[in-house]
Amino acid sequence: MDVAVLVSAAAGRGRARTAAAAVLDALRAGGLTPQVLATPTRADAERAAARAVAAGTGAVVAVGGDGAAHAGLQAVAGTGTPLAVVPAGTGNDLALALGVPPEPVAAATAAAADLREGALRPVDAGRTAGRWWATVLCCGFDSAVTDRANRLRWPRGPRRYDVAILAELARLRPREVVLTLDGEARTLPVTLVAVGNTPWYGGGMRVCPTADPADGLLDVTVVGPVSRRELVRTRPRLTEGTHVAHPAVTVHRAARVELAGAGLTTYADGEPVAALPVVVEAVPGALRVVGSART
Ligand SMILES: Nc1ncnc2c1ncn2[C@@H]1O[C@H](COP(=O)(O)OP(=O)(O)OP(=O)(O)O)[C@@H](O)[C@H]1O
Repeated sequence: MDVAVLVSAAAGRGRARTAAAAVLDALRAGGLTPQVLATPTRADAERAAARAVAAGTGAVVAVGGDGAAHAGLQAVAGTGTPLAVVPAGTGNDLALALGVPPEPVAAATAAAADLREGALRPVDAGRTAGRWWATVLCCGFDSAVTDRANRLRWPRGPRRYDVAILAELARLRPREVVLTLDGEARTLPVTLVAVGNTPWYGGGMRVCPTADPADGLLDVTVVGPVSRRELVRTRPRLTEGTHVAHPAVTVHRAARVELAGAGLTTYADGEPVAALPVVVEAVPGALRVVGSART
C-alpha cells in the first residue's frame, strides 16, 4: 500500500528531518510503500497531501509536531483516508492525546500494523472558518502570545515565547467576548477561552482536562478575569489540569461554539485560524487515525 509522508522540516528544531529516514524504513518494514511529498511550506504540504488523497493514497503520515498533523488533517478530514501522526516536534499534543507511541519509529511501526489490519480509529475533529483542527482552539491571552511570538524576529526558538509571554502579561486585561454554546449566548469578561477536542495544547498543557475526541462534543475552558500574579501562579497547574478548580475558571461542553469580540484572534493546533467572530463546530468521526492506542 502506498502512503503519503509529510515531513515538517522545521519541527522539533530539525528532529523530524533527522528521524525521517528511520521512519521511512519502519514504514517499509511494515509492508508499506512510502511516498515522501516535497513540502517547503505548510501550504505546500496541505496541497500535496490533498492531491495524494484524491489520487487514492492509503494514508497520510505526518512526521513532526502538531503543525505537521494540522497540515495532514486538512487533506484527510471527512474523506475516510487514514491519518498517522508520527511525533517529532516540540509540541506533540495530538499524539499524546491519541496515545501514539512517543518515539517516531515506534509510532510508524504501530501505524503500519494498524493499516495492515485495517484497524482505523474514528476520531472527532474541530472545524472553524473552513479549517480543520484536532487538539485545542484558543482565543485571548494564549492566542495573543502565539501571535506576538510569531511576529518576533528575535530571539529564535522557545525563548520567543518567554519574551512574548512577558509582553502580553504587561498588557493583560480581561476582554469582553460573546460566547454562544449550542445557541445560548452569554457576554463575559475573559482572560482566555480554550475549546478542546482533546485535552492538551502548547506542548503538554492539559487545558481542557476532560475533552474526549470520541464524544462528538467540544470542552470549553473559560478563564475569567485574573491578575497577572494569579495567572503566573496558576499556569503551572495546567500541566495536571487542576487549574479548573480555580474560582475564575469554568468548564462547559457543547457541539457548536460561537465566539465574538473585538481585536481577538484564534489559534488551533498552534497554527493561526481566524480573527473573531468565529463558529467552532465538532465534527464527529471526521478522522480515521492509525497508530494510536486502540479503544
Ligand atoms: N509538512 C510541512 N512542511 C513544511 N512546513 C510545515 C509542514 N508541516 C508543518 N509545517 C510548518 O512548520 C511549523 C513547525 O512544525 P511543527 O508544528 O510540526 O513542529 P513543532 O516543532 O512542534 O513546531 P513549533 O516550532 O511550532 O513548536 C508549523 O508551524 C507549520 O506551519
